[in-house]
Amino acid sequence: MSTVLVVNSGSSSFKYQLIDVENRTALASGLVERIGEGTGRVKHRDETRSDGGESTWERDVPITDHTAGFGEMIASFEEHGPSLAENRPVAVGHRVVHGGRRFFEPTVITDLVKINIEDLSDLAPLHNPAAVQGIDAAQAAFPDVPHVAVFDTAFHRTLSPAAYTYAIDRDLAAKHRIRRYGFHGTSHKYVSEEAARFLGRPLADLAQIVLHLGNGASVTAIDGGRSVETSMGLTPLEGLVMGSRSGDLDPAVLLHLSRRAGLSIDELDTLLNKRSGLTGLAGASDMRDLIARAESGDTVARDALDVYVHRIRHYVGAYAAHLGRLDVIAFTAGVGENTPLVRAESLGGLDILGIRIDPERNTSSGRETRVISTDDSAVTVLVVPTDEELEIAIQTLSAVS
Ligand SMILES: Nc1ncnc2c1ncn2[C@@H]1O[C@H](COP(=O)(O)OP(=O)(O)O)[C@@H](O)[C@H]1O
Ligand SMILES: CC(=O)OP(=O)(O)O
Ligand SMILES: [Mg+2]
Repeated sequence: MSTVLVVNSGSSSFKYQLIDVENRTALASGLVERIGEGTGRVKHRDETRSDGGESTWERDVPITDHTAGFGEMIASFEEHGPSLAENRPVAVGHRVVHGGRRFFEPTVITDLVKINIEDLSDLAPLHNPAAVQGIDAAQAAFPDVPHVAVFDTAFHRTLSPAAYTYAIDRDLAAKHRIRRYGFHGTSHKYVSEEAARFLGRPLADLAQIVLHLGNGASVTAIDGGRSVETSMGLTPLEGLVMGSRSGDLDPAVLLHLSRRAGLSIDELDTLLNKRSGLTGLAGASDMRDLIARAESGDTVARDALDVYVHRIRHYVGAYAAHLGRLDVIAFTAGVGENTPLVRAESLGGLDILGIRIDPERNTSSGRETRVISTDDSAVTVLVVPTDEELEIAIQTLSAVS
């Protein structure tokens, strides 16, 4: 059995999954959060139990850093199973958000690779430093197996210069590596392949738009399995309205805020990354809260939703034009998979593009891939649950075997 441990590190948390790659199943999953805060929390789930017994555990313990967090994860395996000795991972796969111009392939992590990932931190300040912390801690906990980095940017290597170039001074851009890179690639790749598999059609034949709507959100136009346009840019800040990130805005807004409101660079960074998006508009980043508020008549929440879906429609129209034809639109990630209202409002009234949502199908829920368009819709609209961890595990194994 080829078992891979997958780690997705955030600044104060990490998620993990132990995956049996041959059978494409998770053996265990969990989350270590609030690292470095007063009380941390560990959630662990044994996915192998079929006896109906208890399979999920949670406990609160102080967790000083990622290394301590890995200790807690291993303790959870020892206490609750499945056994790491019996299901020894042959490799550890790490999600790394920014691979810059250097990393496109799943890459075995050496000291030099780690330095390069760290060096890209200014381009993904919320993500890359956390990945390095997670890698250090995981290498200490699993010193005898290879560790592999799988990059969010990798899938977007196929963008054309026309798509990835910003219209600024060429020399300055080249010197500072300024171009559009694109993110969430592991998810966009997985979902577009799953859509083709579900429809029983060759990936090479399909023109798709994948909407990854999670905390971070991005949309990608995929032609025959290749990313040809994507909404995130140099950093994961451009594009759609997100939980706490602004997405697109006129760059002059920053100049104006600097000159008129006296905001520093760091203040602007915090504003755009942490205090914008749904948080900035309505004081909450969680889509469930926002929808509950909108449904109970809160106009601030309702207006924020309007901005959110307006931006999605904008990209769907633009990407249909880039592709020149459109077979599939796939919704994925926390919001995309679970929010009929966002799906209906994003794609409602788009007969002009051959898109017709079936209201009944759109309300269905579950972890299965499903169709939510009508039978006479020219474009098939799908909900496809993403599985970044499985995709990372597959790519990790490919890098070490
Ligand atoms: N059942 C649900 N209904 C509506 N929204 C949901 C549901 N589950 C998750 N979400 C939303 O998904 C978002 C988080 O998406 P997720 O893909 O888990 O994010 P990430 O992996 O980027 O942290 C949150 O806005 C959350 O409210
Ligand atoms: C790249 C990115 O935005 O990732 P996440 O959605 O996990 O924040
Ligand atoms: Mg995510």
